[in-house]
Amino acid sequence: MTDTGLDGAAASLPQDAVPPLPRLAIFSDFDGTLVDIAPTPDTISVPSDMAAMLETVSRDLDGAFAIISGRPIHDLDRHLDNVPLAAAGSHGAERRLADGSSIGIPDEVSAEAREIAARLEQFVARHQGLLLEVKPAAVALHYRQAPQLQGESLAAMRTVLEAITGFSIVEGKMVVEARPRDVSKGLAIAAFMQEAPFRGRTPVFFGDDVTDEDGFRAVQELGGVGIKVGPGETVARLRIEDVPSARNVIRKLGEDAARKAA
Ligand SMILES: O=P(O)(O)OC[C@H]1O[C@H](O[C@H]2O[C@H](CO)[C@@H](O)[C@H](O)[C@H]2O)[C@H](O)[C@@H](O)[C@@H]1O
Repeated sequence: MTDTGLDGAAASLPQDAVPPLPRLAIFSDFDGTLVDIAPTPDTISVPSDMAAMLETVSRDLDGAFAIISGRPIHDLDRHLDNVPLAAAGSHGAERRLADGSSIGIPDEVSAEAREIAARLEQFVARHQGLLLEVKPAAVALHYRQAPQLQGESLAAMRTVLEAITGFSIVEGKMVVEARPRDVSKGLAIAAFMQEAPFRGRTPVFFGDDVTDEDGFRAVQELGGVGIKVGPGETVARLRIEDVPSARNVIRKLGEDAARKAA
């Protein structure tokens, strides 16, 4: 892992100069962070032991681990053997808390998401390669199979959101998304940090995409660290090379926490 400003500085510190680590709360993005990017949302390859690994990390941190994703929680569950990890889905519009209780999505927000999707259907049908992903509180217009349609996809989404003003546009990896104006990954992390067992811990957030920048800012404002996975501009203080390295560091941070608690 490298500091995004001072490459290699941390590696030169003698072991005994490093103060003991604080108790951590770990947050992780999903696509591009825990799993590699794939051609379509459904063709990701999830390692068979990943759900069990994340469950162990959560247990090692006394529950202070959460996934913060653009995907809906039910979709995360589908890919993670239905292990009920704490999670924020649909960019933070829905949350499952560490005690298993849920904060759901208001009916009117879901209705607006469906309306956005309906208004985009004809545009998508006219352009080969586009994929519309309709989520309970967000709509993703994927152009990974037709990158030349980025500009037109953005324009189409902008036109639709002139009529549906409760949503705003966020751009991600080969995708234009509509998400409710009052949600972000940063707000979701800040909400978790006010609750047990996250409260009082130092937050760390792993992410790879533009939508994760809010999350990096949130943890760093709370005295924690953002860790950017892969290349690209970021406000995160640390950078890690790739998805396998991110998974490995998350697993090791869990093991360290368990060792310290023993
Ligand atoms: O916040 P995340 O967990 O990173 O989710 C962001 C979006 O991820 C998914 O789309 C992205 O990953 C797909 C699979 O690798 C890829 O095909 C697509 O091009 C990416 O944009 C997901 O489908 C979206 O719903 C998430 O918002």
